[in-house]
Amino acid sequence: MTETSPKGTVAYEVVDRIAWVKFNRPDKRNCMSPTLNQEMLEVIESLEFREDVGVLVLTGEGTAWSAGMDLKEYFRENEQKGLWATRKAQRQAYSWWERLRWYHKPTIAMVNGWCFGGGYGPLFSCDLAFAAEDAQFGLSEINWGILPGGGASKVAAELLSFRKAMYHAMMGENLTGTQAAEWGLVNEALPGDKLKERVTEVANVLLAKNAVALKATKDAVRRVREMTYDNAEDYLIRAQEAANSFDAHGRKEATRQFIDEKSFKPGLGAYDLNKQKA
Ligand SMILES: CC(C)(COP(=O)(O)OP(=O)(O)OC[C@H]1O[C@@H](n2cnc3c(N)ncnc32)[C@H](O)[C@@H]1OP(=O)(O)O)[C@@H](O)C(=O)NCCC(=O)NCCSC(=O)/C=C/c1ccc(O)cc1
Repeated sequence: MTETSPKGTVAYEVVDRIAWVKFNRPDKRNCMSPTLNQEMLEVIESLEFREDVGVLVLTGEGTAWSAGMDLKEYFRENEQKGLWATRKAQRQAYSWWERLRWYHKPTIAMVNGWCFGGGYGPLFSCDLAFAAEDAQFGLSEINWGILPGGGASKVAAELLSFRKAMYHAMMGENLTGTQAAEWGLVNEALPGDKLKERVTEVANVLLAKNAVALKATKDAVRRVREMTYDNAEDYLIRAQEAANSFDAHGRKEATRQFIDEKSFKPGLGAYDLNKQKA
C-alpha cells in the first residue's frame, strides 16, 4: 500500500523487502523544495532500520526523476528571506543526500525521466543507478547563469572523465539515459517499460547477499576513493574486522558451504543465507 509523507511530497511503499521511494511532485517535475527535502529525510530515516526493508529504490512519480532544486521555493523565496533561510534550505537538502550516501541498506536510483542539477546529489548518493533510455540528464545550471552547485560539479567530476565533465558542465546540453550509461553516470539504460523489472531483479540479487557485508562493501568503495593504496589496505582490514564483529557467522557459514558441503562457489554466486547451521 502506497503511503505519502504528511505534505505529500514523497510517496513510498514496501513490497517484498524493497522500499520504493518516490519524489512525488509530478506537477512540478519533482523539483526539490525545502518541504520535499525535509520530508524525504524523514521518510528515508523511517525506512532505514526497518526489518522488512532490505533495499531502497529512489524514483520519481510522473515524467521526471527530479528537475533539480525548486528555483522558486529553494532559491528565490529563501533569498528574499535572507542568508539564514538559504543556509537552512541547503542544510535540509544536503542532509538527506548525505544520509543516503551512507545509508544502512543498498540504494538504487531508478531514473524514470528528467534529472537535472541538484538531482545529481541524490543520484550520486545511490549506490547503483538505472535509467530509462529516454530519460534526460542535464547540468542546466549554466543555462540559467550559475555554476553546478550543491555537489553537482563534484558528482560530474567523480563519475565522468575530466573532458566529459567539463563538456557536460559547460555546454548545458542534455544526455539521454543511453548516453548517461555510456558516460558512466548510471550503470545501465533500459527501455522505460523494462526499467522496473530490471531494478527489481538487481534488488533481489542484493537481498540474497549478506547484509552486513553489503553495508561494509558500499562504505568501503566510497571511502577508498579518496585514500592512498596503503591507507585503503589498512582501512579495509579494520572494516572487515568490524563487520565480522557484527556478523561472526556469515563468513564461517559461507566457508562451510564452499569447503565442506561444496554446495556453492563464491566466484559464481552467493552462499545460501537460509541454510545457516545452528
Ligand atoms: C525540462 C523540464 C524539466 C520539464 O519540462 P516540461 O515537462 O515541459 O514541464 P514544465 O516546464 O511545464 O514544468 C511543469 C511545472 O514544473 C515547474 N518546474 C519544473 N522544474 C522546476 C524547477 N527546477 N524549479 C521550479 N519549478 C519547476 C514549472 O515551473 C512548471 O510549473 P507550473 O507552470 O506552475 O505548472 C523543465 O521544467 C525545466 O527545464 N525545468 C528546470 C530544470 C532545471 O534547470 N533545474 C534546475 C537545475 S539547477 C539546480 O538544481 C541547482 C542545484 C543546487 C543545489 C543545491 C545548492 O545549494 C545550489 C545549487
